[in-house]
Amino acid sequence: MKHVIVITGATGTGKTTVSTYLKTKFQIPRIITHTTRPMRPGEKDGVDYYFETDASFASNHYLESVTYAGYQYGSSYEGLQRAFEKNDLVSIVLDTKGAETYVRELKEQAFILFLTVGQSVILHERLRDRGDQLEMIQSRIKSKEYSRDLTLPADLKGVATVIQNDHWGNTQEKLDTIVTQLRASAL
Ligand SMILES: Nc1nc2c(ncn2[C@@H]2O[C@H](COP(=O)(O)OP(=O)(O)O)[C@@H](O)[C@H]2O)c(=O)[nH]1
Ligand SMILES: Nc1ncnc2c1ncn2[C@@H]1O[C@H](COP(=O)(O)OP(=O)(O)O)[C@@H](O)[C@H]1O
Repeated sequence: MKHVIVITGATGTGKTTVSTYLKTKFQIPRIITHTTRPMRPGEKDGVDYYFETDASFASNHYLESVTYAGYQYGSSYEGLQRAFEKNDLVSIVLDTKGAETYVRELKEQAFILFLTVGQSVILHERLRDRGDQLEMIQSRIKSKEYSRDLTLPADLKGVATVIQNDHWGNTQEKLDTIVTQLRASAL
C-alpha cells in the first residue's frame, strides 16, 4: 500500500528538517503545498511552497486548506496523485487540522508523525536561530493555531506516532525505524 507520511506539530518543532532528512536519506519526496505567506530568505517558489497571491490561491482546487497565523495554506489531490505515481512513500508537512483531514480522507494510507519538544520556549530560540523576522515570530507565537499545535489533538491520539524532537540523533534513529517498517508494509 502507498503511504503519505504527514509531518505535523507546532512551528519550529522540526517538520521541515524531518521532511528534508526523509528526502536526502531515503529519497522520499515531499509534496509541495500552496501558501499566501511571504517567502522567507532562502526559500524558493516551487521548491519550499507554491507561493500564491490571495487571488491565485482562491483559483486552485484543494483537498484541504486552512488559515494559519493569518495566511492561507492548501494541498491538492493532484499533488498527492502525481507523487504517488512515481513513489510508494511520500511526505507532506501540514498543521494538525490538515493532518486530521488526511486521516479522514486517506484512512490508513496516512501515517501521522506528530513532532513536539520538551519545553516550548526552545521553539522561540529555534525560530530566531532559523533567521525568522522578530515580528513574524511574535505574530506566529501569538496565533491560536500555534498554541493549538503544541498539543496532540484528541482526534489524533492513538493514531499519530509522536516524536519528541529535542535531540536530532534520537529523532533520526526513530525516523529510520519508521521508514523501514513502512517500506516493509508496502511489500
Ligand atoms: N493544513 C495545511 N497546513 C499546511 C499546508 N502547508 C503548510 N502547512 C502548515 O502551515 C503551518 C505554517 O507553515 P510555515 O509558514 O511554513 O511555518 P513553519 O511551520 O514555521 O515552517 C505549518 O504548521 C505547516 O505545517 C497545507 O497545505 N495544509
Ligand atoms: N532536534 C533539533 N535540535 C536542534 N535544532 C533543531 C532540531 N530539529 C530542527 N532544528 C532546527 O530548528 C529550526 C526549526 O526547524 P524547522 O524544521 O524549520 O521547523 P518547522 O518546519 O516545524 O517550523 C531549524 O533551524 C532547524 O535546523
